[in-house]
Amino acid sequence: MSALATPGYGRAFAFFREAAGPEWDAYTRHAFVEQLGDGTLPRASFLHYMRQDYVFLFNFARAWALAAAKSDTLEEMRHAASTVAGLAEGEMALHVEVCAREGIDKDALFATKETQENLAYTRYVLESGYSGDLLDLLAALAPCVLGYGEIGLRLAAEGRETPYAEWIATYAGEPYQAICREVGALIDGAIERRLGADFTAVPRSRRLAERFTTATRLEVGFWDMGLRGS
Ligand SMILES: Cc1ncc(CN)c(N)n1
Repeated sequence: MSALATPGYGRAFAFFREAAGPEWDAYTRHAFVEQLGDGTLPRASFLHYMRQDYVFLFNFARAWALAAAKSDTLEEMRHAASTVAGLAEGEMALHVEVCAREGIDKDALFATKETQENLAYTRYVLESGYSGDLLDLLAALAPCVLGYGEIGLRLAAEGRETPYAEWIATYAGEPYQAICREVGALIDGAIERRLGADFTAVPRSRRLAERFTTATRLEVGFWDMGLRGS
């Protein structure tokens, strides 16, 4: 596999990604992603997805705020809190801008009724944090942040003509890639601090990888929902 296909987001990500096996490709090479890349995705599907994703990101920012509360060190807390800011100021701004151009204002975006796929995913992540520790929560959070980083890099490198270039540029761009590297470093630090440098040999790592894979599967469901449209 090429270096581009496995971006450098850290040791734990590489371990979880490998453990997810074909589920990872089902997520990062989903038909929705391919249609974003080649420009064939129907606009209605894209807008349906963007509206759902705005609400998703609001709940997801909540989960990162929970990660700050579950942190054991100031460094972990700072990383988690800066990810909340990155989501609220960076990623969600894309959704507001794209939807505003289509006549969907912020209030309408925020009032979007969540689909079951959206509910299932965000509540799974939040529950991972409520019932588990920081590692459980980070394992559930990781596919979202890092998967989109990987997708953005690949689609940007393919450089195909598409009306979704702005979406691709957001996830391939340096601000989002910097968040990915920070999150990768946060997960590596958190897991090594609690399970040791040889964490892949510790049985708990397997359970964390299962959590990562479950969240990966929920990402697939989210794309399916987007493709289905409203
Ligand atoms: C469903 C989903 N997963 C991941 C991302 C990227 N943070 C997102 N915006 N939406």
